[in-house]
Amino acid sequence: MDTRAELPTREYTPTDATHTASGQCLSGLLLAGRPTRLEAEAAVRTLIRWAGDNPARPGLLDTPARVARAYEEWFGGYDQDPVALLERTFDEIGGYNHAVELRDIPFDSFCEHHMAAIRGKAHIAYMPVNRVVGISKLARVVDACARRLQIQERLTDDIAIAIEDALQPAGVAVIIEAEHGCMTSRGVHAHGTRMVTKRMLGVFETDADLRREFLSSLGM
Ligand SMILES: Nc1nc2c(ncn2[C@@H]2O[C@H](COP(=O)(O)OP(=O)(O)OP(=O)(O)O)[C@@H](O)[C@H]2O)c(=O)[nH]1
Ligand SMILES: [Zn+2]
Repeated sequence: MDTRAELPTREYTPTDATHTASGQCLSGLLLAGRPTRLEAEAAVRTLIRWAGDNPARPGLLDTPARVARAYEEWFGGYDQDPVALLERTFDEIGGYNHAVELRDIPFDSFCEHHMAAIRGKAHIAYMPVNRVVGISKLARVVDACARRLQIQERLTDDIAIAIEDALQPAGVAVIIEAEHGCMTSRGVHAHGTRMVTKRMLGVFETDADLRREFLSSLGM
């Protein structure tokens, strides 16, 4: 059943898509402005015709419904609150007083300029203060922030701010390396080009040695 079809709808305005000070998308507002699934499927048929094909031919008949379902996965991040994913913490960390690092977290995102795939990996470090988070939750935060329309700079910032908001650590570092489909499969066709972005907060911003240690552990 299409539950979205029952949501109250109103006119979408560009300001709906703004981010809060903590970098999180106002997903509640976005939800309220969503079209129905039938409208989304009709839009896919329009794009198929725009591409030059016939949405009524047998091979394409089920495609709009598949694309709508795929969008629910690809853009499922709008339904998730990254900070809430980090709610459960563990405070029995003994005398542990170093950074916690999680490297090579894969993600799939979409650039907000072309809606083309951004595929890459994120590296996260944070300096805990009295409590840590389950490491899978860091990968979930990356996923929730990635499965939206993004630019890589904001994706990097969203992840860092969510960790800072939720854990109040002494510092957070987020590095993302990614390939942008809009630069490889179209446009400048620069295959193999990777964009690297970094966001350093707290001690990772103020302590050059700590920052260097994290970067060199990544071979940077
Ligand atoms: N800074 C930044 N730029 C991005 C990101 N993803 C895509 N872009 C760039 O966004 C720009 C959009 O530029 P436009 O000139 O408006 O679009 P375009 O005519 O399709 O540009 P080309 O891609 O050069 O063909 C392009 O240069 C993209 O490479 C991102 O995550 N961060
Ligand atoms: Zn793009």
